[in-house]
Amino acid sequence: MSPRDPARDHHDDGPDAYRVRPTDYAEQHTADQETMTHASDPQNESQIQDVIDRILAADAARASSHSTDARQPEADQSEGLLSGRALALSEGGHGHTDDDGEQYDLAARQALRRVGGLSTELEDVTEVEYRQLRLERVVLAGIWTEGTAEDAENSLRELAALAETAGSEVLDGVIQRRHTPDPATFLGKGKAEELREIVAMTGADTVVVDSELAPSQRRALEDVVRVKVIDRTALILDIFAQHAKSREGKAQVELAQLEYLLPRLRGWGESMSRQAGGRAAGGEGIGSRGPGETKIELDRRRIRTRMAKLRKDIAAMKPARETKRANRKRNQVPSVAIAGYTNAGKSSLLNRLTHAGVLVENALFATLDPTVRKAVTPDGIGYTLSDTVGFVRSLPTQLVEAFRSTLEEVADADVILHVVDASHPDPEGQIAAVRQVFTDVDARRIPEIIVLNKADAADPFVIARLRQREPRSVVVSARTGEGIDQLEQMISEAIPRPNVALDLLIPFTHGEVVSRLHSPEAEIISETYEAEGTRLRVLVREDIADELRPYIQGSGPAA
Ligand SMILES: Nc1nc2c(ncn2[C@@H]2O[C@H](COP(=O)(O)OP(=O)(O)OP(=O)(O)O)[C@@H](O)[C@H]2O)c(=O)[nH]1
Ligand SMILES: [Mg+2]
Repeated sequence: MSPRDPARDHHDDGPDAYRVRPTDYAEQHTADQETMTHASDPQNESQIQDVIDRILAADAARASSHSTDARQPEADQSEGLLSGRALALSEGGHGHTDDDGEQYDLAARQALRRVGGLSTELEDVTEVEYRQLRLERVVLAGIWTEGTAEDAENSLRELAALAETAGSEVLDGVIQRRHTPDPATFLGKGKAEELREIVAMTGADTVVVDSELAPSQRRALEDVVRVKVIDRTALILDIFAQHAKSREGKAQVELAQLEYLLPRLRGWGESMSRQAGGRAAGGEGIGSRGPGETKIELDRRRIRTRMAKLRKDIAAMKPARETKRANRKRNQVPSVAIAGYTNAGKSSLLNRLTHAGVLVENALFATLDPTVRKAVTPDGIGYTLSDTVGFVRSLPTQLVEAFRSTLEEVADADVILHVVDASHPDPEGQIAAVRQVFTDVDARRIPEIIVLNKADAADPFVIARLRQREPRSVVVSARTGEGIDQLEQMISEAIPRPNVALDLLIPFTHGEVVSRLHSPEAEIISETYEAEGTRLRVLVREDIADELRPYIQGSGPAA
């Protein structure tokens, strides 16, 4: 979690309670930067583990003590959706239908979802929907549909780290065991009501759900828990929005946010028209119908216009980066991309390999703008090394799309260093998630070196297991420097090498040519001084070979 942990209070108010002392976000943020502690540091891990343990213990306790209660988790689990829906129908619960709560006080609902902001400037749409997610007191909710209890815990733990990265305070969390999410309220009805109690008890103002919610699910769940509900996608988009620094990055994130928002706006529009129908007799609906729909149409059109503009802007910003990339290609400087799950240590590794001072932070998505640095192999061959945006499980598709141009950096590389945090509880899951993104951006065919990082903190047993699964791997610690030599050696073997052998005689008056060859662009095999000039046997790339034609004594392919 974060450095404010020491200040944290634990009150054991009951099995569900996990309280933290409210802290100032600004203070926390500076502290984050100063101390660079992390969600993965053992103390924080153990605190998150505490929460998880409590959640699971509470679940178990509830299960055994209320075994006749129809709302208990097993009922949802064994009878699945049907029982959930039937229950809802029999009780006539509003929150559990596919209707979206128009039955409730409209003003309250609008306040809850803050849709009021939609009527003003378009910028406000993103402001309202995303920027205000910060500094909130959240309760997490996830469902455990497949895999082990540990997978479910890891997922919730990651959600907690994401929420903290977004500046929220995590108060509690619940996991429900179900075959599939409830189509109406995501969690089963009983669990959703328990969640409302937890929300009330902890004084949370937001629930964050560990999946992507359908617009109707979000509304229905909001109606039950009575506070704002955010899904994992919105949370990740929010983090990206907070972290993007370059103009291009900002534009990409805004585009992704609008893409996410558009169908949700439509959902709201539908609810408005249904509402008007339902309340027409009361007179209330009639007045709200026309303006409501018109405003939505207007907002939708504005959003589309804005999206078109963003796409155009992004397209216009692309050439600069592409020119740079084209230059590197023309000069045939090999390119190595560092990719991997967020917080795996990619920036730390870049710093290790190039002595660059790239921001390393114990936060998810510390890096959003790709950095490209020059690096040299131990035997003096130059290559470029680029740091990239971290990946995350179920990276919102809107983001993959928006960041496609950035991720192309990866797709264009000669070699990918796939950095893995070997000290993470589920490194295999992270590897799979990252490879999914490689597939999405068409980078799967590029030679990949698995870099098992954080060897200083990882379990040797896990490392052995990973090494076995991933033969082309190397164990390193960006922190201690362990294994870096070996990694450099592997990079050196993996990158395309200069392959044209030349025998050159360079007049002493052309000293600049000699010095150019004494650079990472060429590999010098021998150098002697003769009466007419410097005699050099070198290996260079084709483009340079052309320029050196005047000095050639004899040439041929490398041995
Ligand atoms: N113990 C240990 N910690 C490491 C090592 N390498 C990096 N870290 C820590 O892991 C955290 C994340 O490191 P970064 O280099 O920012 O990770 P990243 O992959 O660039 O992260 P994002 O840019 O956020 O996706 C920091 O707190 C680092 O200090 C390592 O070898 N051992
Ligand atoms: Mg980074």
